[in-house]
This record gives sequence, C-alpha cells and structure tokens, in this order.
Amino acid sequence: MDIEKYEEDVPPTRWENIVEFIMFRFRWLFVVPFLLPLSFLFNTVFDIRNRLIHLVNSAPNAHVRKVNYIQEQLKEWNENGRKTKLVNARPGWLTMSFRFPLYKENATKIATDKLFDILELDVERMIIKVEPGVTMGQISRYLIPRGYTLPVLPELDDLTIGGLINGCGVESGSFRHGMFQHICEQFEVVMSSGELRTVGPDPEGNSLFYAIPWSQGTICFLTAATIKIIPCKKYVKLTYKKTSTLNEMCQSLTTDSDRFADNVDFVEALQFDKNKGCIMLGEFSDGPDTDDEVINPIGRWYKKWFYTHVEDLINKRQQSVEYIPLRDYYHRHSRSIFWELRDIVPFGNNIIFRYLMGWLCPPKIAFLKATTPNVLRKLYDRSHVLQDMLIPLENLEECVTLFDEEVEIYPLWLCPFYLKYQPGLMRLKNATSKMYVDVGAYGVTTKKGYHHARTTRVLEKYVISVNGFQMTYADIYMPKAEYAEMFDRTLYDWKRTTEGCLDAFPDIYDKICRNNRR
Ligand SMILES: Cc1cc2nc3c(=O)[nH]c(=O)nc-3n(C[C@H](O)[C@H](O)[C@H](O)COP(=O)(O)OP(=O)(O)OC[C@H]3O[C@@H](n4cnc5c(N)ncnc54)[C@H](O)[C@@H]3O)c2cc1C
Ligand SMILES: NC(=O)C1=CN([C@@H]2O[C@H](COP(=O)(O)OP(=O)(O)OC[C@H]3O[C@@H](n4cnc5c(N)ncnc54)[C@H](OP(=O)(O)O)[C@@H]3O)[C@@H](O)[C@H]2O)C=CC1
Ligand SMILES: CC(C)=CCC[C@@H](C)[C@H]1CC[C@@]2(C)C3=C(CC[C@]12C)[C@@]1(C)CC[C@H](O)C(C)(C)[C@@H]1CC3
Repeated sequence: MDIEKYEEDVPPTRWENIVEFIMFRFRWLFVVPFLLPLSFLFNTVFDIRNRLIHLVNSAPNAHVRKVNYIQEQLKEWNENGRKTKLVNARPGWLTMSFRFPLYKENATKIATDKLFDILELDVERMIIKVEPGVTMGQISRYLIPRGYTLPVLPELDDLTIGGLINGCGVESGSFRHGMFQHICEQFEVVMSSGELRTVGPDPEGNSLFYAIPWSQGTICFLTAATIKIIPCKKYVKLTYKKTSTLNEMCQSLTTDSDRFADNVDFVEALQFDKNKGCIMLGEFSDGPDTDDEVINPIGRWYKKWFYTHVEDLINKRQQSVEYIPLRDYYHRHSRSIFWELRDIVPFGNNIIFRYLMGWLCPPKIAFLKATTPNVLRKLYDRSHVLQDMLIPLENLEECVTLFDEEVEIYPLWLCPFYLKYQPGLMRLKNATSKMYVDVGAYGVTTKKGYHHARTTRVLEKYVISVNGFQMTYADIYMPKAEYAEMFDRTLYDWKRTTEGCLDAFPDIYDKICRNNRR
C-alpha cells in the first residue's frame, strides 16, 4: 500500500471548506423530509413481503432455483474461459461500510444478493438455516416471538448473514459465544467450478469450513448458513455500572467478562471520556420481580438515544438496573446508528423531534450512503474515524490510551469476545483461546495532528504488535505483508490453491485495501 499518495492530500480551499460546512450542517434538510419517509416505506414493504413468504413457506423451493441460477452463471463463466474475477452482485451502496468497492467494476457479478429468505427453523436440533442476504433485523423479528434467538446477534438491523460470515461479526453475547463465525454449524457454498457443497467442522468434513470466515467471498459463494439458536426470554435485565477511571474500567470489564457466570448473558461497555465509562451486564429475564423495578422499552420512537440514556444514568447513579424488551436491547444502537446520527440529524435526540418524527427513524444506512455527496465524502475522508480494533482484553488500557492520544473520539465502544483457537484467518498465534475486546471508534475527530492514513497506520502497527486484528469493513492502510502478519493466511492460501480460487476470485487483500475502495 502506497501511503505516500495519501500523505500528499491537497488541503481544501476556503471555498471548499464553506461548501463542506454547509453540506455537513444542513444534510438533515434532505434526510428528514426525503430519506426518513423512504426508509420507513421500504422497511414496511419488505417486512410485509417477508411475512407473506413465511406464511406460504415458498422460500425453500425458491432457494433451489436461486442456487441453480448461481451455478448456471458459474457454468457460463467457466465455458467462457474463466477470464474475469468473480464477486458478489450486492451493490456497494447497500453494504455496511463507508466505502464503495472498486474491485467489482470489471468483475463478473454472481447473484448471491437474490438470496434473502429464512429457510428452516429446527427447534429439535436448535438451528436455523438462512440465506446469506437475511438481515439481523429480519432474524430478530422472526426468532424472538417464537422464543429463540441467535447467541450472537449484531445490533445494526441491516447487517447480513453473508457479510457477518465472510467478513466478521461481534456483539455483547460474544464474551460467551465468540464471534459470529463461532455460532455457525454449516455452510452451503458454491465453488467457482459450480459445484455445490455443504461444509461443517465435523471430522469427515473439510477444513474449508474454517477458511471461509473473514475471507470476503474470495474462496466460494455462500448460499446458506446453518446457525445455532438458543432459547430466550422476553426481557434483558440490564445492570449499568459506572466506572470512574480507565483502570477501573479495564479491571472490572476483565472480571465481568466471565463466560461461565450463570447470571450474565451480555457484556458491553461504553467509555465516555478518558476516565468515565459504563459497563452493562445483561441477563435474560421474564420481567421485573417487584413493582418498583423499571421496564424501559428503549426501542420506542420517543425514547432517548441509547448511548445518551446510558450517560444520563451514570451521571445520576453509580449503579442502576432496568428491564429492556429483548428486541429493543439487541437493536439498541440502531436508532442512533451508534452515535453517527448526531452529525447527520443534530436535533434527532430532541424530545419534540422524537415524539413527532422519531417513528420514522433511523434513516436506512444504504439510502444515506447512496446519497452522500462527494463534497461530504471528502470531509469524512479527512476527519471521520471508523475503526474497530480487536485486541486482547489484557491490553485494553494501553489501547484506549492510544486511541485517546490519536483520535479522541467518544463514546468508545468496548465489546469483549471470546476468541477460540481455530484454524483460519483469525488463528491465534500464542494462545489456545483468549478473551479479546473490540474497541470501536466512530465519529468526527478534531484531534490536532490527525491524518487518516498516518494515524490509521499508527493504530494498525499497535494492533499487530499485540496480536490483534482490524475489522475489514474499515479503511485499511497496512501493506500486504503486514496484513499477512495480522491474519494467518496459511489455511486460506492452501484452500485457494487446492480449490481453484486463484484465477477465480481476487486476493483478499485486494478487496480490503484502501486503494481498491472509493
Ligand atoms: C493450514 C494448512 C496448510 C497446509 N499447507 C500445505 C502445504 O504447504 N503443502 C501440502 O502439501 N499440504 C498442505 N496442507 C494440506 C494438508 O496437509 C492436507 O493434505 C489437506 O488438508 C488435505 O486436503 P483436503 O481438502 O482433501 O482435506 P481437508 O479438507 O483439508 O481435510 C482433511 C482432514 O483434516 C482435518 N483438518 C484439516 N485441516 C485441519 C486443521 N488445520 N486443524 C485440524 N484438522 C484439520 C479435516 O477436518 C479432515 O478431517 C495444508 C493444510 C492446512 C490446514
Ligand atoms: N457488530 C458487528 O459485528 C458489525 C460488523 N460490521 C461489518 O459489516 C460487514 C457486514 O456488512 P454487510 O453489508 O452485511 O456485508 P457486505 O456486503 O459488506 O459483505 C462483506 C464481505 O462479505 C462478502 N460476502 C457477502 N455475502 C457473501 C456471500 N453470500 N458469499 C460470499 N461472500 C459474501 C462480500 O463480498 P463482495 O466484496 O464480493 O461483495 C464482502 O467482501 C462485515 O464486514 C462486518 O464486519 C459492521 C457493523 C457492525
Ligand atoms: C463492530 C461494529 C459495532 C461496527 C459498527 C460500525 C458502524 C458504526 C458503521 C458501519 C457502516 C458505517 C460505516 C456507515 C456510517 C457510519 C458508521 C457505520 C454505521 C455512515 C452512516 C456515516 C455517514 C456517511 O455519509 C455514510 C452514510 C456514507 C455512512 C454509511 C456507513
């Protein structure tokens, strides 16, 4: 990666600064009257469509047809001499990342994006089989009323199964169950030859199963995934614990991330400044035992944005307990898109706005992305940070200190997860299994000396030095050799060689590096 190219970024002229400022401040003039109703309409229509599909149970038959179509596309590509690289047809504006893929421009697009239905729920085997385009919002809406949930259910409604498996996924259930890939039992995939395979971790199975997570669709096309489910209850009893120093946060989070604890099912923390933070411990619950305990349906349209609610609570009390409806809990960061919506609709958390227009929120991320003007993209390029660094929990204090020195964006998202020793890109170098933590920084920085490429390189180098990993939806500036230091490519490269992927798919690095994303 040639970071010199970014070193030379031309600073904006005064005129550009003014236009950027206006676009940034007044983006809501477009978002509120147009995107909000459009998002609401889209979600309603798609929800009705999904309910009808479940009612007539047409998804399994359609699945066979859709997979056949993918195989036909691949047959044709093989007959034409395998001349181009293969990618998924899902358009760039739909994906949950800031960037648009450039590598798709001259590639052959395979129609995995037509696969967006739930195929089977088997409560005997405690599994759900789903197509890769199924979203987290769809799954939680389907499973929770039936008394089940995914052990790890990432919070943004529009994240897809295909993206969370071929990329990665982490959530507050991860401290016990691991990452999204660790709750998967089987993958149905189509190889570049057109062959349909089902792979799992069983001894007769194939190490291909371990090569797929994080591979960004550069080994095969995922057409269905079988995923573990667990029983759930109606509420999450959430305990909010204030921490007053960074050291206290790190110590308590380490003690609280006990995967064998009986009464904790979710662990998440928010750091509000260098010192003040809040750890949230959740437990599945049937509801309050006494009348004076509070039920707080935080997902309702008139409720405060979740992260502001947390900060208000810890400003008042050292510790509080609330009962939150389960689906509201899972999607607690959706309504405010973590804390990104404060820049887009600055009055979005205002009580009057919430009561009048809150039911239309949030705007669909894909629609926001498709309509982001170029001027704003440039501004975001210069001062907007989006990084998730996955580091060992024992290194949390120095990592947060580094984030504070380099970007100083708060809240910081802290999500512990259990990293199992397994073959694959995320193979641990020096441990059998270990507790890790996702440190997520999202927002605009005003830190002096911040430079998107140089600062990211500082963070990347640190993450490699502690055997950490960088989430691949974010901007990655490290060179290919460093990527191979961070991720273990042995199984990946071996599978690509033996499964005929080298001429069929781009190399993973060419999909994730900043140069190949706009
Ligand atoms: C990381 C890695 C690097 C390799 N590098 C080379 C190489 O440089 N040269 C070479 O000739 N061969 C290499 N191999 C191939 C390996 O030694 C076998 O020959 C190969 O896996 C058999 O291929 P297969 O796809 O038919 O079977 P596989 O799908 O690989 O499975 C064979 C059996 O081994 C098990 N298995 C596979 N990988 C693992 C693993 N990592 N941990 C635990 N169980 C596993 C499977 O579950 C299955 O039971 C490598 C394999 C791996 C995993
Ligand atoms: N809590 C969390 O864990 C969060 C995670 N994220 C990140 O967002 C991303 C998910 O976003 P989403 O929009 O759902 O996914 P994307 O469309 O961004 O897909 C991510 C990668 O997976 C590949 N892929 C997707 N579907 C398939 C398939 N069926 N077969 C083979 N490869 C596939 C894509 O390949 P191609 O390039 O060919 O399209 C792409 O490289 C993940 O990378 C995740 O880490 C974001 C927010 C929260
Ligand atoms: C591991 C975890 C929890 C990751 C969370 C990542 C989210 C915060 C990211 C994923 C997609 C994301 C990059 C996005 C944006 C904000 C941060 C998001 C939501 C926004 C909405 C910021 C505003 C931009 O104009 C634009 C609309 C392009 C993007 C779209 C993607």
